Amino acid sequence: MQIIKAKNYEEMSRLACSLLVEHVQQTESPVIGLATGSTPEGLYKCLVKEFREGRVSFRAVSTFNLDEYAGLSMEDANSYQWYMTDKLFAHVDVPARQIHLPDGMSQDFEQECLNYERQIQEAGNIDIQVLGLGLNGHIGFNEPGTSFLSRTHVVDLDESTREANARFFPSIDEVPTQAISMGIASIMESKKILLLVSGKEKAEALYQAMNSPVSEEFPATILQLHPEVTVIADELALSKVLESYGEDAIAHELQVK
Ligand SMILES: N[C@@H]1[C@@H](O)[C@H](O)[C@@H](COP(=O)(O)O)O[C@@H]1O
Repeated sequence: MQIIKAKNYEEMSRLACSLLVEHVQQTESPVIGLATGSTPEGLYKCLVKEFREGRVSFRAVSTFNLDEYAGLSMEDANSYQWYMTDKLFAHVDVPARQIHLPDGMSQDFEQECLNYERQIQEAGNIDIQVLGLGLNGHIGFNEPGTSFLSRTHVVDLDESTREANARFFPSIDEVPTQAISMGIASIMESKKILLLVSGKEKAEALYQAMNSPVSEEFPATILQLHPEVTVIADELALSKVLESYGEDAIAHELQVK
């Protein structure tokens, strides 16, 4: 696990952005896994800027998002489809046919999950999967207790996750109770993982992800077993790791462009 310390949220976003841009520039058919939530918003802003200023094209890129709420259509401003269109897809040149999110309005969730897995495999698997970190250690929407063998599946959202995401909805009652999420095994098949973490409130979760025994009770601990994980986190998110291990735990070689 390579850990890169960013000064703040903006630097975390720029570092993640330059890693992805470099990969897209150097790869014939890049396959990128994308996440939602507050954490990657700065990354998407930066990708849009890079595109507008002519430094990168997404024409050859395929994208797969981690998850989608069950029961929200793409016209719903709280769906992840909407989020992605609003934050990234509408502003860059990625072709619509190369964009993939689970369909939260599917009439047959089981089939939808199988199709999603098949599409990822047909694309040759994900080159770089962007991940955020839930306060309870969830990755995608894989809540504590999710099997490490899980593939794309329907999940019941934890109350704590619904509460954490309620800020995006008019009230907590409107936060869906279920979602479709790539499973832990699906995420672990990505060739590289880019975990982004920002803010003091994530410091404990990041510390646990990196140091607690690998356990389904804290899903992000599985990342300790992935051969190519880069964590880009800001100083606040790294505060507990730094307290325990000092600066030696941190890599410095990545420069912001
Ligand atoms: N399904 C998403 C995750 O993919 C995201 O990583 C996580 C953290 O969100 P945030 O970045 O807003 O803290 O919560 C949500 O529930």
